[in-house]
Amino acid sequence: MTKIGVLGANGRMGRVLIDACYQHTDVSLGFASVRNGSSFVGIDAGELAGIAKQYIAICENQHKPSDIADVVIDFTLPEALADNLAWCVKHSKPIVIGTTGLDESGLALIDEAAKSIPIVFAANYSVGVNLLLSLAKQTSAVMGHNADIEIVEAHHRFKKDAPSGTAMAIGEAIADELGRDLKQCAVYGREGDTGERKLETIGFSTVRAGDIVGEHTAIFAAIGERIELTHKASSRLTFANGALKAAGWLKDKPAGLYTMQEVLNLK
Ligand SMILES: NC(=O)C1=CN([C@@H]2O[C@H](COP(=O)(O)OP(=O)(O)OC[C@H]3O[C@@H](n4cnc5c(N)ncnc54)[C@H](OP(=O)(O)O)[C@@H]3O)[C@@H](O)[C@H]2O)C=CC1
Ligand SMILES: O=C(O)C1=N[C@H](C(=O)O)C[C@H](O)C1
Repeated sequence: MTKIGVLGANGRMGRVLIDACYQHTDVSLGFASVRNGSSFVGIDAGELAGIAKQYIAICENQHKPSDIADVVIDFTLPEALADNLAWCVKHSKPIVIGTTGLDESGLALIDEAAKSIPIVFAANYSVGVNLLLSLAKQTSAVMGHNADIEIVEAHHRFKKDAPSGTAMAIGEAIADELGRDLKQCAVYGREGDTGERKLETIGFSTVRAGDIVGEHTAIFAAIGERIELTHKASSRLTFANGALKAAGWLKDKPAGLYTMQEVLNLK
């Protein structure tokens, strides 16, 4: 049994993570915390998640217990990362991180923390997207050098970062396979007199609309044929279930930085 501490419990993912904790027999909810001073402090975690009362009161981040959860799960926003990591390092807690939109300094914080605690960090915890990462690499190896590569992603209107972390991860996987530097070859959206497309570029397009949970397509278009690899998430439970799987896997691992592909044995 793995006891889970959910950070950002009132967020879209936080609520679904609480719900998911009660759908599995190998995990249980240890605590669920929210921002200091939040109006959600003290209410029941189950009621916050829209399920039955669970008799676990939502706690303030600064008062979260250090002796209850085996693994902490963080799907919040980049500005919360430093405090969350510092707490996990201080209390030797493994952490599963799903937050996207991190800049170089956020990624450096994760690298540094992984010297003392085990961390899984992935832009997408669904099984399907992690399989898609492998398929994108395989497709790149066979036809990537002769194809125009475009990545299209669509998400709900509330999403704050773009392109999505998953789109960037797909781009990184493809660029890595083709020996390209994504920072050099990425093109983000197009407008005006762009000139003809350069073969070595990898294009990114973003849609933000309604309640789309998360959709990603990697297009490999040559002259005469094209392959499109598409994943569509229809429920946030798919991310939550993956994160809980990662938590169970991580619990007894040594310090280090791990990927969801490793959790799923896809690498
Ligand atoms: N890796 C994956 O598989 C997935 C990743 N994500 C990523 O997870 C993240 C969260 O997504 P989502 O749940 O939709 O977002 P929400 O905006 O619904 O939730 C964000 C949560 O983070 C909290 N938070 C933000 N800033 C702070 C802070 N400085 N201190 C403490 N708490 C803070 C918010 O609290 P408050 O409400 O008080 O501001 C809220 O509870 C995003 O980066 C998203 O891209 C999402 C789905 C899947
Ligand atoms: O913000 C979201 O919702 C999601 N974010 C992740 C990302 O940026 O890739 C994963 C998923 O697609 C949902």
